[in-house]
Amino acid sequence: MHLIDVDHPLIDHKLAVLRDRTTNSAVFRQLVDELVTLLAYEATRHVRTEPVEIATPVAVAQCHRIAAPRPIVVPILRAGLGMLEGMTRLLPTAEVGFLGMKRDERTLEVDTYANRLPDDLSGRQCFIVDPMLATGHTLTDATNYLLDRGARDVTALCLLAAPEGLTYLEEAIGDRANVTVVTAAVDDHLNELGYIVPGLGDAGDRLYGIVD
Ligand SMILES: O=P(O)(O)OC[C@H]1O[C@H](OP(=O)(O)OP(=O)(O)O)[C@H](O)[C@@H]1O
Ligand SMILES: O=c1cc[nH]c(=O)[nH]1
Ligand SMILES: [Mg+2]
Repeated sequence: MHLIDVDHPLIDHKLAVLRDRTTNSAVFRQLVDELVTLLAYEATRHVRTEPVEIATPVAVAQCHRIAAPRPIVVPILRAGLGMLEGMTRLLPTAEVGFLGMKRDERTLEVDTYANRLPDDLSGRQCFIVDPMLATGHTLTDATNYLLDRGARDVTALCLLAAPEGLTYLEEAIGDRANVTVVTAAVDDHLNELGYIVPGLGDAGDRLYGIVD
């Protein structure tokens, strides 16, 4: 597993406002959207391209464009939806698949309640978007889901990651695939409830309001 902890003063600033408990949902959503754009710039650095000749008004230019098969972006519902638009703005030709996953807040195990993904992901570059990597159970299950469908190149974009979750993911995936985590920050630890410390609280609740 490869970890990219993106270091940029704009990310630091936006993350500071995002973490603030007094930041309301509207501002929170806006900041998530802006942060994913900054992370996506790093996360797509190795997106596959192919050469193409483009006729400019002056001459023919040797250019590159994103190669087929097109990448796929997979938001993990619910909170990952807050990162989808920022990601597809940078990768407008990407396909979008969906995974609905909810962790049981008592056992911290994951329930997958929805999936809408192509059956065959071989040869596809996959970009999972989910703001929080806490115990790592959700991201590990999501990654396994894609690997089971033939994907071998998976990049996860997270706003915050916990060291415990990164270790769990690395041990669970091993060398079965090329998995990269791109994050805005690696926080200190998980508390006894499985929340990232200092974190930002429950990302889904802060984006969309509290749903039981
Ligand atoms: O690393 P883990 O310990 O598995 O936790 C991380 C997961 O928790 C949050 O989702 P949640 O289960 O709260 O669902 P939600 O997006 O509907 O709020 C978050 O968006 C991740 O998907
Ligand atoms: O801190 C955490 C951990 C899991 N999910 C969240 O939304 N926040
Ligand atoms: Mg939640």
